This record gives sequence, C-alpha cells and structure tokens, in this order.
Amino acid sequence: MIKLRVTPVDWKPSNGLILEDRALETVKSSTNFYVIAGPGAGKTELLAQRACFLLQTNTCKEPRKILAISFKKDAAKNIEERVKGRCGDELARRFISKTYDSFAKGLLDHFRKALPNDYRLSLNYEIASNQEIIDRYFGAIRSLDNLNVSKEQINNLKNYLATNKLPLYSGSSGDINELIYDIWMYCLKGNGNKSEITFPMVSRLSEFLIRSNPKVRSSIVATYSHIFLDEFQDTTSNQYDLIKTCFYNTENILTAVGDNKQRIMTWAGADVEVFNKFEIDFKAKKCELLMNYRSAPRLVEVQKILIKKLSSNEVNVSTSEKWSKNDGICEVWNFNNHLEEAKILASKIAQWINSEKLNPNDICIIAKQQLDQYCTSVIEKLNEHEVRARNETLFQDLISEEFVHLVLDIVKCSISEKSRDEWANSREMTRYIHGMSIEDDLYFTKLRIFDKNFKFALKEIKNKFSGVKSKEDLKIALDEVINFLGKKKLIDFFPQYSQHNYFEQIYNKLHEYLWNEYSSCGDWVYAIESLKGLHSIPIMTIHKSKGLEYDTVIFIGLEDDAFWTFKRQTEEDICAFFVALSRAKKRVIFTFSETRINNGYIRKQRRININSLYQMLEQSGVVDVRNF
Ligand SMILES: Nc1ncnc2c1ncn2[C@@H]1O[C@H](COP(=O)(O)OP(=O)(O)OP(=O)(O)O)[C@@H](O)[C@H]1O
Repeated sequence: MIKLRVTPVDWKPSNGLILEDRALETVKSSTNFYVIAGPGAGKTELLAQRACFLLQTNTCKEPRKILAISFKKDAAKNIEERVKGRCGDELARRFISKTYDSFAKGLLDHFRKALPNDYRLSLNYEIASNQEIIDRYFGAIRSLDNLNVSKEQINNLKNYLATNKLPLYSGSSGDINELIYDIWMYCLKGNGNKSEITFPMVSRLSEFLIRSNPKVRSSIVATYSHIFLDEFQDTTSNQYDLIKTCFYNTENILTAVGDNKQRIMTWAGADVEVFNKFEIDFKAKKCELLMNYRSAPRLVEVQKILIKKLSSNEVNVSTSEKWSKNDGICEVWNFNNHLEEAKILASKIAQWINSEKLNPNDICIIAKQQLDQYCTSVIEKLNEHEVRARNETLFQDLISEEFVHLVLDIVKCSISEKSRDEWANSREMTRYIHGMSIEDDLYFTKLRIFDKNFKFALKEIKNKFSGVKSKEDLKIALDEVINFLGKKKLIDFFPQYSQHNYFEQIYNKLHEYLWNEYSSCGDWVYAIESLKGLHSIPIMTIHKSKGLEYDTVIFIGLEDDAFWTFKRQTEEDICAFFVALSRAKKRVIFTFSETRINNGYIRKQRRININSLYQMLEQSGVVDVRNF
C-alpha cells in the first residue's frame, strides 16, 4: 500500500531501498545540492526517492509541483515511471518530467506573445535542424561571396547560431555577427511568415522572454517548488542560461545530478564548467556517492581504471552486497571477419537466453555509431536462431510518447484481462484527461459513471481490434481509442501535441509500426509487447544507451574505424567507452574483427589509435581475451 502522507521524520525510502547517509541527506535537503557520482551510483534513483519524499511529506506543498528536466524523452519517461512506481499516480501528478527541449518549447508556446516584438515568432512555427536552416538561408537569401567571414566561421556556423543571449547585436556589414543576426531574422520572419527555428533557438527565445517578463518568471517560480536536473554534466551554456534566468535568486530548490566522466556531449556544446557555475550561482552543496549498485565487482574493477584515467583520482567504489567477489565477466573477442563475428555472437546469445533464462531485452548490443554497418549481420544471424534484435533508435522516441503509451495500454487491457497494470494506468490517466478531480463534490458519483463508460469503451475497442484484417481496419480501431479519449481533451492534457501536425505524425507512426508488429504475429498482446521492445534485443549507439542498464552488453567493433575521432577528442571518446562499459550489470563483451565491409569494400581493421583503451582493459587484470 502506497503511503500518501508521512512526516519528514517518519519518511522511509520506497521499495525498501537503503540509501547512503549522504544520499539520504540530499533526498531530504532543503538547500540546493549537486550530486556527483559514477555510473550505477543511484543518481536517478536518488531523484526518484527525493520526489517521493517531497510529495509524500507535502514538503513540495500542494498544489506546487516538482519539475524534472532530462536530456532525452526516454530518460524523462524513465524517471517519471520510477516516481509513479514509488509513490503512486495520484501524488506523481505533481511530478512534471520534461526534456530541456520540451520545457523550453512549452514556455515559448505558452507565453509566445510576451516576446519582444522583434523576436516574436509566428504561431505556427516549425522546428528545423541547424543544417536545414543554414542551407535554406544560403539557398534563398545570400551567397557566401560578399561576406567578411572566415571559412572556419562558416563551417562552425551551426555552433554559433544560438550561442549568445538575445537580443543580438546586429553587427557590421558582412561580419559574423551581422550574418547570425540576419539568419535569426530570416528564421523568425523570412520564410513566408512562418517562422522556422532550431531547438537551441527555442531555448534562447524562452530565456529572453522570461528575462524580459518578470510576471512570466514569477508564474514559473510559483508553479514549481523543486527543480531536478538529470545528467547535468551534458548541460549546454544555452540550457544553463535558461535554468539560471528562471530560478536564480529565488526560493526554488534545485538538485542537479551527473557524472563528469560520462560527459559525451561536448561536441554538442556541453559546458565543462557547468557544475562549478551551478555551485557558485546557486550556492549549491556538493554530495559525492561512492557506490555502484549496478555492476558486478569485476566490472567495477575495469571501471575504476577508466575513472582513474579520466579524473586522475583513485576512487574506492563499493559494489552491492548481492554480488560475490568474483562476479562479473569482461572479455574481448577477436574474430577474423564480421561474418564469423555475427555467427558466433548469435549462437552465444541464443545459448545465454536459453541456459540463463534471460529475456532478449536483458541483453543490449551497442556500437559507437553506424548501427547498420556494425550490426546488420548479427541481426540476420540472430534471426536464424529465432532471436529478434532491432535498432532501437527507430522506436525509442515513439515508445516514450505519452499518448502512445496510453493508447497501447488501453488496447492491451481491452484485449487481455490479465493486463492489470495497463488497466490501472489507463483508467487513471483517462480520468485525468477527462478532467475528473477527487476534489469534486460529485466525484464518486462521476467515478461510477466513468467506470461504466470505461468498461463499455474497452469492450468496443476489443471488438474493433478483434475484427482487424488490414492496415485500414487498424486505423479504424485506433480511431475508436482516440474518439473515446477525445482528441481535443488529449491535446489539452498533453500540450506538446498541440503543435501543427505533431499529433498526426506520431499517430501515423504508431499505426504503421503497430501494423508491422501485428501482421508478423497475429496477436495483439504480443504485437504491443513487441512494439514496446519486450521481445527483442535492443541495438543502439553509445549515446542512446546513456542511463540504461542490461544484464549483458555486447559492444561490437572496438576498432580504430569506429573511434575515428579518438585522436582529436580522446577524452570524450574514453568517456563514451566508459558509458558503454558501465551499462552492464554482469557481463560485457567487446568485439574486434580483422575485417569489415564498408560501402561494399572489405576494410582491414586496426586498434593502433585506440590502443590505450585495450591497455586499460588489460591493466584491470580481470579481462579475458578469446580468439575465435
Ligand atoms: N540505494 C540503492 N539500493 C539498491 N539499489 C539501488 C539503489 N540506488 C539505485 N539502485 C539500483 O542501481 C541501479 C542504478 O541506479 P541508477 O540508474 O539510479 O544509477 P545512475 O547513477 O543514475 O546511473 P548512470 O549514471 O550509470 O545512468 C538501478 O537498477 C537502481 O534500481
């Protein structure tokens, strides 16, 4: 039974977790804190527990909320799920989990009219990438000839576009400032009156509007009493400025968590000084955690070598008591070519799934980038063993969409009476979407009517789905779900879908992907689980793997070609290697293949440039090498 209210003294961490003293102090603190800790130290868990503490003790006083900001949609979803699981849906309604982009965009959409005139963008603005904007600008407006700008500045233009706070200095003829100013004006006003901007520009505009409107700022400060910042090491100056403008010198309490050794977004502008800035600006206290709850002891031995390399510090990371001293497998597997690699990996994976009773999604395959090049043969060979593996990049964003979750839950519980969790989640969520509040005097009467309607709707939805024979039928069945929820109500509840055709885009993708799954198995429950990734091995890049954990991690291609940036950005690439390694709980395998096919050509692979990575593995004294 989930406790709704306890006193701060009586409060205990949920799920029977025991927190280190330092972690407990941060969970209960009433001052700004930043937590620096390595992989698996429980940083995300600490935020989830802190949310429970603040909500269950009403330290975050009703109706105020907690705002949690993450980088990726799935990370935002992950922490939201943890909070729901630990303190229940009712309290978790006051836990608002967003990405930086959705936070900034939400502010802009809500308060767009408060922007100073020169920077007011059109209502129906579009989001574009840096490159699209630059290409369009030079295609439509300007040639490179009459510019007083160096080649390097042009090459790095995308990095400069949203570097400075607004309003921009308009520059002098043809220089870089004038160019940037001109691009901004083109983006805001120039393209047939429909503005087109990038996410970093969204962030700059939001920051500007809050800075120029004390009333808007006050409303944000009043809405949220506590702010959580996850993966803080990857925060860009642009994002930090937005946070600072919102919450500097206010009574809001901020908690930032991160790990400098997992900073893999420097290329995207991560500010290496961000923890120092936060400490000074927000007078934040520091908390260091020295546990690794995730990885087995032998894997932590390898991690320690990398930690020493990355931070020049000897650290004494402890492991969970559930492990024995010799638990953990870290191996390098050498192959003659990528086909041998695929064949042997597939057969070993199938063997582990059978003998160790692992689910496919307990195993993760990671490559540095170019998943098609490194993983296609393994996917094919796994299929021969009837093990499915899929490129998670194509699914992660769709699956973490809130309304996709809701629709899938509704369909699943309409079909299968065993889906109790999905039934409870979708009933709860639908009640909120339909505006039912426990504070309403007629709540219980309305609840009875709602439950009757909900039951009836599930029956209708089940009928529709049972009759689906074609992709077109599926569209009609899905429409039944949307009609029951009410498209307008859905969009009012999830304002992120109010933008242009975003809702339609997601909806069409859901239709397409769900049909693909169903047409290959003919079973709705299995199709929904498959779409959620329950029956396949996820394949992803290191960047996508951040924050996740798996029993077994297989890193394909520990080779110079994969780490082609190693010489130029050695530290960032070691951090990337560290992130991949530290996703594993029990076993991590690195592969090296003498040759690989690249663009139809056989390429010899080397490990000269990244030799230091191999040396670190060897230095740990726990890594075995196997030649196949
Ligand atoms: N106090 C604790 N006791 C037991 N298990 C814990 C505790 N804290 C976290 N865990 C578990 O350890 C694992 C890692 O936790 P979490 O994801 O919060 O770590 P993290 O520091 O955010 O990791 P990373 O930076 O590598 O993403 C999770 O499975 C989590 O449930």
